[in-house]
Amino acid sequence: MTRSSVTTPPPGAGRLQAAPGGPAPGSPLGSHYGDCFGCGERHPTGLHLRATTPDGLTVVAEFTVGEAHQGAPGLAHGGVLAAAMDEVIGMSVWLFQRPYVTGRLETDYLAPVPVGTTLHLRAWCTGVSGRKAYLEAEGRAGSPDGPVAVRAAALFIEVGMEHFARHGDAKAIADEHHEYEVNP
Ligand SMILES: CCCCC/C=C\C/C=C\C/C=C\C/C=C\CCCC(=O)SCCNC(=O)CCNC(=O)[C@H](O)C(C)(C)COP(=O)(O)OP(=O)(O)OC[C@H]1O[C@@H](n2cnc3c(N)ncnc32)[C@H](O)[C@@H]1OP(=O)(O)O
Repeated sequence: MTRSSVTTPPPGAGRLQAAPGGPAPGSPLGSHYGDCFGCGERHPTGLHLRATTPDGLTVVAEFTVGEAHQGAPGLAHGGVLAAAMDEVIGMSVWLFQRPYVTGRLETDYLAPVPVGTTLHLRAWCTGVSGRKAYLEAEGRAGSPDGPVAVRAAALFIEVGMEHFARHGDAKAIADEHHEYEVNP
């Protein structure tokens, strides 16, 4: 992965530990919001990512490139592939049961991805320092050990739940996340 200093953990960065009460190893991870472009089941043309955590620390997911995801005819749009990486990385940092948002996302495109391809995605955390979490992901074409078509590195920043209420639709969040007081 060609990653910048912004997405490289600084010396002394810690490792996030599996959060108490977080998803158990082997668990499927549900959608965090039904209208989410990445994972929402209500989104008509979204990515419909379906994910599990094999170990409570990393996420694996699948995304099949559809007609709605094209850039060049018959090929996935690069921005859509970046969205898939953002989503699987976001799911992996959510394993730690604290809200984060993407600050920076860097993407390497290694091979074109034709419509109909299932990308096998994997994301993991490389370090944490204060509010900053450093993460990476890869997408392999056709099978979990297929050729790597996309790689990404990201800096995510921890925010409070009020971030989503202040800037977004507090009622929609509350309707789907009864476990949180989003506007304390
Ligand atoms: C979406 C969920 C809604 C519902 C929520 C409910 C539950 C959540 C549940 C599950 C979630 C599960 C899965 C989610 C899956 C996918 C989601 C994908 C994630 C996204 O798609 S999310 C959308 C795109 N994302 C944004 O919409 C962010 C816009 N942005 C901001 O909201 C602010 O910009 C913010 C908050 C990032 C920082 O603002 P701030 O004021 O809090 O803090 P500040 O600026 O001081 O930054 C603190 C330190 O981070 C450094 N820093 C910040 N940004 C940097 C950058 N770009 N490059 C290098 N360094 C950066 C500073 O340099 C400083 O570093 P230092 O401390 O060393 O000085």
